[in-house]
Amino acid sequence: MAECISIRNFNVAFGNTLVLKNIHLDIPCGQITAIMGPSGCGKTTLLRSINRFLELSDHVTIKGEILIDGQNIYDPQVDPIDIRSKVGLLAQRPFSLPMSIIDNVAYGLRIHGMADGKDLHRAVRHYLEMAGLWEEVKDRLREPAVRLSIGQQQRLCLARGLAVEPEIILADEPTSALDPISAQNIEQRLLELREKYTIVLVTHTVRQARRLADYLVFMYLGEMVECGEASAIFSNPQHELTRAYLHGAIG
Ligand SMILES: Nc1ncnc2c1ncn2[C@@H]1O[C@H](COP(=O)(O)OP(=O)(O)OP(=O)(O)O)[C@@H](O)[C@H]1O
Repeated sequence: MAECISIRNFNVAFGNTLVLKNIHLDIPCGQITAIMGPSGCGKTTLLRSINRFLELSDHVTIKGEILIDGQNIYDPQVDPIDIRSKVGLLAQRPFSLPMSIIDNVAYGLRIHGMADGKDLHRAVRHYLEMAGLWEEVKDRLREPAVRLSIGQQQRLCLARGLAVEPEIILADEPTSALDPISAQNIEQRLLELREKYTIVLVTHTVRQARRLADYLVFMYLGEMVECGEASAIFSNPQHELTRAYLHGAIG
């Protein structure tokens, strides 16, 4: 297994409360890794550690290393802005910028120095197609993004994130605010994107993990209990806590 993200002796505390305890984990490249576990076990905290969003929280103490392509992203010389352009985040709820549909996607392209014109328009179309939204918005690109449905806005956020050309996509329960059809649409996009990206998905639903995950991480009370090939864990979990969670006995 070629690991893309290596987490070593990783601890996080909010104030005096330790919420991630000595996490040691390798996340494989070019696959979907699902992080599962009961509410409050630290899934989002772990996810937000991977793009250094976590340090924006108050009273947080972070110890340990996260290596991406062999580089410790917590090295003092590393600029968090660089990490955040390499590691995109798809949040629970879509956050459309208060501008047009086209400008939402062009935003990142312009930051990267692309001038307005045909190339920019072509690139916007490309990322909207990757996010499965182009056909629905191609005739209304200049309309405010907020007029789109929540499901469409989530795909717009995906397109905006892809436009920055990340290597890794973090998805924090990206379908939890969506209707079933929109949720299915996002799941389909993630399955298509894993060809090209490493995807780390936090999910509450075992069924979603079954549909999407190649690799599985099970957490409990801030600890990483079990990780491995999803098919192996689903058919034969090694730890009693994982088994209980998969059977709905804890949750
Ligand atoms: N900014 C914060 N300040 C203080 N405590 C926090 C903060 N963020 C998270 N926590 C605490 O850290 C623990 C882990 O939270 P986290 O959101 O990572 O869990 P989770 O597994 O993602 O939960 P859920 O499935 O409910 O979203 C919880 O006890 C939570 O209350």
